[in-house]
Amino acid sequence: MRNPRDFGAPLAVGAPTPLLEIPFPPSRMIHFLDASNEKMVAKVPDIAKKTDILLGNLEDAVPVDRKEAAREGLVTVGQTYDLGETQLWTRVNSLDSPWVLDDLLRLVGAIGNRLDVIMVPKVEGAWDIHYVDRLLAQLEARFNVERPILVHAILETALGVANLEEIAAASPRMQGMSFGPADLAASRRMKTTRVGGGHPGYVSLSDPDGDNPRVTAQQDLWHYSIARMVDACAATGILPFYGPFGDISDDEGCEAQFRAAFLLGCVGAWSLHPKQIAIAKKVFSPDPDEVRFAKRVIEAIPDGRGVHMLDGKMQDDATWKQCKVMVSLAELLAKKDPELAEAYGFEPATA
Ligand SMILES: CC(C)(COP(=O)(O)OP(=O)(O)OC[C@H]1O[C@@H](n2cnc3c(N)ncnc32)[C@H](O)[C@@H]1OP(=O)(O)O)[C@@H](O)C(=O)NCCC(=O)NCCSC(=O)C[C@](C)(O)C(=O)O
Ligand SMILES: [Mg+2]
Repeated sequence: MRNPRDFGAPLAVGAPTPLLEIPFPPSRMIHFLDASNEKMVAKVPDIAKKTDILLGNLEDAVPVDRKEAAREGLVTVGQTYDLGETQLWTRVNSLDSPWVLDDLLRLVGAIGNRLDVIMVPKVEGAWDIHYVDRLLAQLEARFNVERPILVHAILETALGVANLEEIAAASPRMQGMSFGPADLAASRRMKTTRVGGGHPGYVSLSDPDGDNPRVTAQQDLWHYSIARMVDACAATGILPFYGPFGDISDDEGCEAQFRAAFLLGCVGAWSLHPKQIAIAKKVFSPDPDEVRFAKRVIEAIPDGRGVHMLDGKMQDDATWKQCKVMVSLAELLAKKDPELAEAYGFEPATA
């Protein structure tokens, strides 16, 4: 076990000091693109205005013969585009692949001061994070990176889910986690060929009732794993994200999956296609009616103590904290988005 007093010390001489508090800028959607695809890169200036996070994907979905082009395309995006306040992330290849070492060397060397977060796929245990942690510290020192590049783990194997608490606590560099339903389904031998979402076969069935038809209700295949991820992240002060929804044609299904994750505590989800950015924005920005109600509770209980009634509902110290979660998120998003500020009823000065 590492000495907890060393947690705030750099892992290499000359590397920047680790952050002990993880930054939480607007993070409703991580928009994926393959920077070897010229059509996608051409959309970067427009997409950067709409998404909270732009991610250059180097791993799965990028063909083997375009791995280097995707890496170099991301370097060009990082060096030439002004993304404003939009964060720039990458997903590097998996740690057992022939590409990951060059991914890290090239990206930290070329755009280390532009990259906010490196997403590491198929993380299975704390050992994977320790490897990346030390290597990044060495590279940061070599290439004069001024602030630590944070690390985001994707949970997409049964072992990764089994070890998720240790992964979350493995390093001060840990920024958050995402959920990878496709690889995870394969790793667990789940019998679904979908990328996230429900399955018509995973249902509960009402009891026999004479000749009346029995009612079924589809259940959420992913509830257990997402809830565990949310707990591990909240317990260590890092951020949980739902991952991808692969049926690009099913906007309603995407919205329902994102909303289940939002309600459970996730801060955002992935967007694979430009149209999923708007879905994530809608879902991961709290509902204006809920925000207005939460503001009323906070105004009614200025010190956050004791018991009160509002619209027939009991309010106390704990509900006050629930309302603070809602209003704090709304305030954060309203600073970026004047339309949301207006919908939430914040003064323009806050926006
Ligand atoms: C799904 C696809 C093939 C449909 O692509 P399409 O070309 O068929 O779609 P379209 O509707 O015809 O596209 C319209 C326009 O938008 C562009 N476009 C389309 N997508 C994007 C994008 N993301 N960013 C920027 N531009 C995009 C596209 O190039 C086109 O441009 P045009 O009008 O100039 O012709 C395409 O959207 C795509 O490749 N998306 C990214 C896929 C990806 O990154 N997959 C990996 C993440 S999921 C994963 O890895 C799993 C996980 C976690 O590991 C695990 O569960 O295990
Ligand atoms: Mg995967």
